[in-house]
Amino acid sequence: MTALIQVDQLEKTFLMHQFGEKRITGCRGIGFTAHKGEFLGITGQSGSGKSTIIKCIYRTYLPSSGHIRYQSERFGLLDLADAPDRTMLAIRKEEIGYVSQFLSIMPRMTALEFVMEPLLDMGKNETKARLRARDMLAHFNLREALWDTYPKTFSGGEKLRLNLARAMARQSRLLLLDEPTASLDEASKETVKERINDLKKSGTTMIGIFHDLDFMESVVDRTYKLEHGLLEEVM
Ligand SMILES: Nc1ncnc2c1ncn2[C@@H]1O[C@H](COP(=O)(O)OP(=O)(O)OP(=O)(O)O)[C@@H](O)[C@H]1O
Repeated sequence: MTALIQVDQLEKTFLMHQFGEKRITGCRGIGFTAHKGEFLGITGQSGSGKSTIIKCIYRTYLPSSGHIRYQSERFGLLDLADAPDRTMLAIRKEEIGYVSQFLSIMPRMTALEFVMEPLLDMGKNETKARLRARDMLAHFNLREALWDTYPKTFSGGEKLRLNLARAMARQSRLLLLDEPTASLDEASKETVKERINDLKKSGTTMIGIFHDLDFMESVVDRTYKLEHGLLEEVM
């Protein structure tokens, strides 16, 4: 199998300037490989560094040391730990998707426009992007009355389902999921599972963080546990 992403000795230390240069370890010594079409699940105690790993891959955080070797379609083999910002922006638009538990959204953008945006970015025309976005909003059971409103006032679960619809509307090469079922009911979890299975079939590699172990076990191929700062594969 081809490795799509290989993480090696990844470390992130936060330097707290406002607290006398205090250093907080986000994660350290992290290593794993994900192959094309594989889904890796990461579990572990709260505060153990799971989100930090995902955010280093997406480059929300700049890693302090280590490597994140990623086989890009457009750029070839890249180290995401030190790729130029411009390359990272292109990679985020074209290849790597990210779903967080929290919605960060442009003001004055409707739910429909929010889901259409990445589709337009990847070159779909307006009509196709709109149709696809409507399909995804319906798939994630977002009430049609909400589609043309601003998501600021959506409930927690609606915001998460909107995030999922946006990230899962296009076929990313790599999809990062930070607690994708955190505030969802059982029916909504089923719709997430269906879309995960579609993406798997079409070759998307996924890395997901979960507290919901039953859901995780129903979708992932391999599981890692982050404990006492060490990431170990659970056999
Ligand atoms: N931007 C930041 N600045 C300073 N410290 C941070 C920052 N982000 C994370 N940390 C710290 O890094 C550690 C790991 O945080 P992280 O969010 O990765 O944990 P987690 O395992 O995802 O937790 P949870 O399961 O509660 O979401 C924590 O101690 C946290 O306080």
